[in-house]
Amino acid sequence: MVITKEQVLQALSHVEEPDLKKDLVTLNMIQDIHIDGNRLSFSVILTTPACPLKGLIENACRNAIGHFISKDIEVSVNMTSRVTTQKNTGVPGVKNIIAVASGKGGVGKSTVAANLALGLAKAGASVGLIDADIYGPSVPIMFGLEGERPKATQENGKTRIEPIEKYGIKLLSIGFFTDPNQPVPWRGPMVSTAVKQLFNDADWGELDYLVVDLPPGTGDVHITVTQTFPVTGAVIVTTPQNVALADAKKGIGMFMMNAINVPILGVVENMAYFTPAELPGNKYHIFGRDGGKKLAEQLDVPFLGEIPLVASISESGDAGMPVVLQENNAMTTAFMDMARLVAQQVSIYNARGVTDKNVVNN
Ligand SMILES: Nc1ncnc2c1ncn2[C@@H]1O[C@H](COP(=O)(O)OP(=O)(O)OP(=O)(O)O)[C@@H](O)[C@H]1O
Repeated sequence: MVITKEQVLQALSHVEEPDLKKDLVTLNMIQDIHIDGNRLSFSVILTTPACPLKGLIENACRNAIGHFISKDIEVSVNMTSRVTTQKNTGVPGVKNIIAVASGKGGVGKSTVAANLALGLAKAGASVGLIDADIYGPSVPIMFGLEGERPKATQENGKTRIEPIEKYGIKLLSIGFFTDPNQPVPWRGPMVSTAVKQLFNDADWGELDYLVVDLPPGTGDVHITVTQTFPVTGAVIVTTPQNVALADAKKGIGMFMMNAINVPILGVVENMAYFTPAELPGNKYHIFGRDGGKKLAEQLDVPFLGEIPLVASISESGDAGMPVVLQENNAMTTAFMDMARLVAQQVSIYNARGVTDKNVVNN
């Protein structure tokens, strides 16, 4: 049987990218078609290596070849990716900036930011993490980097900071530059300068995603980051209690303000329920049920998943090795699923082009 490239493209034009709602050929996602007798290989270029629909798209491609050409073809599909970008992030080489924010302190924003960054890297993306939490930088502890100082060099009278590399991602924390025993009385202009330096003076290289852990609430750092760097979108972390939800709503409201206008990629519900290690099947909704999910519904933003309250999440953070780095663990799965949903929302937003709509919905 002789098959042609045209037949292959014709068959694959029946496969729709479920998020982007167009077929793979129109989206220019099919490349490197090779035909050798009844053996066919091609690449599918996804918009993120963390694509949650990877398996589904591959199956749909195989089915389309079988259905529209022949079942006797030996098909080899190379699922690969090129992360998309939509706007100039203001940081050379960085394709997307993802801000992680929360209304209240202590809801697990830094835990989510660290596991999100590592989850995206685990999926194959190149990732950086900025800890801009001036009130309580957590990255040095969560990555076992207390007391570290990033290297800084002078280049043509300008300071260049080398982010620290750990677990496959690049890191900078405001905590690397302050004494943990001496609280810094930050004032507006100082905050602004220090935070901008983390973005501008560092050698980030080529990054698919730069995750930014913001301080809790709404303040100077939020204004500086969103006004200086076109942030791709914000992930809002909340716990299910009403007090936390009310504050999360305020946080979301700030990103939606006209002057700020950062798309909300979605809401993560952390500490959604308690699961004891000895009874992994039991769920105790000690802070209420589905608060984050309902908030997402109310505000018409995507829900990015629930993370249980489990001792191992806290222990691994304190031990300098975030839980997503472990294998075969329910917490790893929860954080990986969340990372994939965040990447998916970034891709959807990027595919939409510039829009003045804040909310990225399916
Ligand atoms: N799902 C979870 N299960 C168990 N412990 C958690 C979970 N999420 C966070 N923690 C723990 O709760 C504490 C607060 O978390 P974290 O520092 O991430 O919160 P935060 O919102 O960033 O706080 P901050 O107000 O300092 O910005 C940490 O000790 C962390 O290990």
